[in-house]
Amino acid sequence: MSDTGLQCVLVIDGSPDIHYIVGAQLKSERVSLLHAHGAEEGAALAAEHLPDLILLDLDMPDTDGMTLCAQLKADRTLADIPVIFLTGNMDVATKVKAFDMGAVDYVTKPFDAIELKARVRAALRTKRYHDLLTSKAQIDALTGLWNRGYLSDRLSSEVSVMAREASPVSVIMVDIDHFKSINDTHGHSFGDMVIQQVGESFVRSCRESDVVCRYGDDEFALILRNTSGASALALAERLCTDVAALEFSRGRQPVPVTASFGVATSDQFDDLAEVTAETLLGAADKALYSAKSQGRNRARGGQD
Ligand SMILES: Nc1nc2c(ncn2[C@@H]2O[C@H](COP(=O)(O)OP(=O)(O)OP(=O)(O)O)[C@@H](O)[C@H]2O)c(=O)[nH]1
Repeated sequence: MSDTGLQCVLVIDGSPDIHYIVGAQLKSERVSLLHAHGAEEGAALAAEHLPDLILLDLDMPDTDGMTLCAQLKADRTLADIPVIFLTGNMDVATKVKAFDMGAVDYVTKPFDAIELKARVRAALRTKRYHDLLTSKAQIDALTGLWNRGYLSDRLSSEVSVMAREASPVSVIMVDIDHFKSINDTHGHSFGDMVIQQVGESFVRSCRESDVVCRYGDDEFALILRNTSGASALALAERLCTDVAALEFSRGRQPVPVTASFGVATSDQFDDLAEVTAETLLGAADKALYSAKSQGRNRARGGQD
């Protein structure tokens, strides 16, 4: 999706005429267009903009379209972008190879404007459903927060950013204190409401760039990009105070709720090569364990 909210189509073709014709034919469609005139530029634009559809020339002078398509499909972040080949006459073997390579469709030059638009619309419609399903599969049904599956993927990519840009990444693990007893005393639906409101309090207190996830049961995990251990610990202490200030009651009886927090940061590792999603989560979990064993309702960092 482009910044304008329109779906984005990347045209990769060696011929300036084709860019002109595709641009003119798709003018009436609600899409934003990006143009690349060779494979290298196309791969770079695809990685930068993550378009919703790629129209790819089969016969480019530098790298041929099949090779570029295989390259895009081998990259996890680009593999789900549908590719339509733009081609002169294709024999059956080439068509089969194109589909095997991951193309969703092909259009034969010279294009018929109505046919090109219909094929682009169909591919974009499928991509929209695909994106919707992907995001739904990554959202926790009770809280509307990101789920554990999303957390692992996102943390792995934040660790790569950390290594590339030398900016710290921190993780906070949270567990609601004595949650079993809250459930047992006041019922499962009261427990559900506590989980929801604790999650909402995190979203209210965090930055847009922070990623708040339900890790499972009564546990949450937060990813804080470009955040030092000291800042992450300060945030965890604030979140801890926020949870304790939430007001829950059964009838007129107040029900106190607190949570414990464990913080880990990439900076605490002597060797950056040791920093992975798993080691960060493991370190945060260890810090959470010390917060629990030191009396709960507190935050502890990896070096405490
Ligand atoms: N209401 C509700 N309860 C859940 C849900 N998922 C798990 N639980 C319950 O959450 C409780 C988790 O308790 P624990 O974290 O193991 O222990 P605790 O009582 O919080 O104790 P400490 O973590 O040591 O403070 C269990 O009783 C689970 O049955 C859920 O979606 N909703």
